[in-house]
Amino acid sequence: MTAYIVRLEERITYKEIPGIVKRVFLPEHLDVLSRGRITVIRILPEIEKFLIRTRKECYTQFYQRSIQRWKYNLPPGPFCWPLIGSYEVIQAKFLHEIFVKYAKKYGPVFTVSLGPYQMVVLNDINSVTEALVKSKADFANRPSIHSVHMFTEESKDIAFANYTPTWKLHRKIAGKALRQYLAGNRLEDVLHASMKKCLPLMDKENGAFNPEKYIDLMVFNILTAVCFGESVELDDPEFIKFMKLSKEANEMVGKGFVEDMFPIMYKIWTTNKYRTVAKTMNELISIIKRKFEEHEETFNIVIRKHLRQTVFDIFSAGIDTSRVTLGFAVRYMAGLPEIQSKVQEEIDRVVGKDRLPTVKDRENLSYTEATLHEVMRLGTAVPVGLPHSTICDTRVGGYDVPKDTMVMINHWALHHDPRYWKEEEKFDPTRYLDENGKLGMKPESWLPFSAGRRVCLGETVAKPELHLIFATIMQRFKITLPEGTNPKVELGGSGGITIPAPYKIIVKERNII
Ligand code: HEM
Repeated sequence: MTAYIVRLEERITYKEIPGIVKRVFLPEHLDVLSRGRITVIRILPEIEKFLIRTRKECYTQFYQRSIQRWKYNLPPGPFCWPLIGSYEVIQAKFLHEIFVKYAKKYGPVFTVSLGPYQMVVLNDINSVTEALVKSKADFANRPSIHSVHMFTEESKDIAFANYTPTWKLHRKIAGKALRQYLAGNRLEDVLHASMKKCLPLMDKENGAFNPEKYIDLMVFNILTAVCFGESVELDDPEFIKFMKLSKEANEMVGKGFVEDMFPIMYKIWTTNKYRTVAKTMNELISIIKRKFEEHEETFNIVIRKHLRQTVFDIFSAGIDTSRVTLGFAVRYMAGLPEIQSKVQEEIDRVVGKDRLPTVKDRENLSYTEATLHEVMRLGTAVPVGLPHSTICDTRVGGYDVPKDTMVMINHWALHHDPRYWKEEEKFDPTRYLDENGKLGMKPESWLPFSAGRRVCLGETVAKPELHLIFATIMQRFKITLPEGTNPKVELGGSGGITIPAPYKIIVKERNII
């Protein structure tokens, strides 16, 4: 089975080969031959092998799935092609949306495939609690995905490594380090220093602007302080480069790589998308590596790669989620003047106008905290969380889930489940308050940080960090939308992280501090 592309022209060079062919094949995989006026681009034998193997893989997967369906009582789900999976899932801009559609048809626990990955998706709090909490560690592994393995230096990180004794120790040490960091006033000091630099710059903006770069800096400075005890300025070239690369990588990673559907491609050829992301990830890791080497003497406890990846985890998992949540917070407040005023009234009453909010104020700023909870619900930053994988044959929602099945948690579905949220699309901070206006029990179906063995490691940092930044911005500025802007918040981004669609705000100083 030899694949040929024939052109009725003179002999051509690699440069002249049509873009579509080059996007898929590297020069070394193409044999350009000339036969008089006919140029033949012959794909080399490795590719032929790949095509044959793909066909075999298709049959194997078809039989394996048939046997699984016969052996186990798997959750129902839509029709999925072998190797390709559900075409609708591949096409979907947001996975959480198509998952909600399937949940309506097949129930809160369903099976769907994306490429070769057959996954079980959990869409309500009962199934999520059963899997993540009641089933102990059954769902605590991570699926083995080749690209993730490469980008995490062979799974030396926390977020994507399997649930092993080494991982448990790694997570314990990192968790302890974060808790120790938070024990003093350091978070507050770093944040206040960073806010004092950012707020006057925001104030100087003329007219409508996008506050993204200021939010990025506030969040970045907290994490550089946690990891390296230092902070940077808005024009720091490394900060600018890191944020640019990180956003590019997020945007491109989207729903993953075709190479992960056909891992043999890694041996034969890789797509442009994969090569570009690999380059971006290498650049990101080298920034961390350089910073890490500068501070190496302070990090001599565990293996180097583990530490480097821990720092990378903190930056990648911590920055995007926090900056996106704060972006949503600012965008929601700009479109909801009444709620903004209530937040400001509370801050003025509890903190006053002569000092910046502190971590201690948080317990007395219930409405402000409830507003952030509502931002995290409606603008769920990580709508389908991180993929889990089963350690053993197990069960959820009355169905079997075989060992090594990928399991996704649809946090978005939990946060919009009409059985738990009255008028689920309405922004209403009072959902979280008791009759005395104090923060009550956490609503059952509110789970932005997930739960169980793989619960977000940074929850203890994220909560006070988001609170301090949000309260400080609200204390200082009245935020509005430029005239004519629709107050409704639209979703942007793709793949794993949702962001508010591009927006601009106008800030007006509230004449305090
Ligand atoms: C608004 C802020 C944040 C949100 C909404 C959030 C959400 C999440 C979610 C949904 C997961 C997946 C949990 C699972 O697998 O079930 C996760 C994992 C994780 N997060 Fe966060 N996160 C936030 C901030 C942070 C911060 C600030 C850090 C670091 C300081 C961080 C570090 C991590 C790590 C290391 C993991 C992997 C945990 C593991 O696999 O055991 N996150 N986060």
